[in-house]
Amino acid sequence: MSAPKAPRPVTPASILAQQLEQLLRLAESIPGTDASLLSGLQQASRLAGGLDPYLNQHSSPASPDLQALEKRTLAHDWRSQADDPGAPEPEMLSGQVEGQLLQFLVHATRACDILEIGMFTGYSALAMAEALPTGGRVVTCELNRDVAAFAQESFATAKHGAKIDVRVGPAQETLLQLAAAGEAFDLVFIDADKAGYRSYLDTLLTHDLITREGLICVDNTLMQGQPWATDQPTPNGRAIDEFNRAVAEDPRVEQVLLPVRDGVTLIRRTEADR
Ligand SMILES: C[S@@+](CC[C@H](N)C(=O)[O-])C[C@H]1O[C@@H](n2cnc3c(N)ncnc32)[C@H](O)[C@@H]1O
Repeated sequence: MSAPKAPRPVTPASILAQQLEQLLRLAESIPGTDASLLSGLQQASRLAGGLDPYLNQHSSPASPDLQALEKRTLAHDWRSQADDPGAPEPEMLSGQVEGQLLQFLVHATRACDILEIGMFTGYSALAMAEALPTGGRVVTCELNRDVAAFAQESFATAKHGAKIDVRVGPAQETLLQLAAAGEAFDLVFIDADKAGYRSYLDTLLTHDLITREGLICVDNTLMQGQPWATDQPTPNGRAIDEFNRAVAEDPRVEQVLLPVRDGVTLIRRTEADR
């Protein structure tokens, strides 16, 4: 059996870096390529390719538990499920910089009750749990039973794993169950199926699953640059473009789209909607 594939670039910056690197190699292979074109491509490739390493080096390191969870996720062979739609792949894991951002958001909002929609192997859930005070909790939704079991093995040995409550099943059903139980959350991280984003946001707002002052954080809102850089977006690219437009036109909320990793949108209710 061959070794698992190396992670592929999945953010606008890393895709740009890869494309510039390929263009540079091509230009270098053509005899007589203009020296100023080569040096311009070298500089552009260095600028794009150095960004993510620089961000990693100058952000606080992840905890030993998070580093172990990431290592375990990358070492696992996910190919047995590769034919399933929405199959798990290591590139789903958010990682150090986004994990730090989430931890800052937990601290800044003084959140105690957090909801996550889309857990995968639990990196972002554990990152947020680590930033919670004693008594705080992360309720996290995951559709894939195997992935949920994998995450729970990591939580069982992690210092803050006991703060995490995993709900296996379609997130929309879990949201309605939580609403029926009168639950409300200070911070919500949406990172599941992209086609579901619009209904997740709507359910959070209409069922008051997000508190009046609560913060909603949505991942992959740049979707590899597809909303603006391709004429043939994938279904995920189309779903994110539609989601971003819907959020921008929704009078109930205000938002900012940050170019962190594959795009992170922060959303809160407008003053009038609180
Ligand atoms: C991008 S991954 C989450 C990554 C994770 N937040 C992290 O930072 O490591 C998306 C996850 O959402 C799950 N998912 C997809 N559709 C779902 C649904 N309808 N309900 C719940 N989870 C879903 C997938 O199985 C996958 O594990």
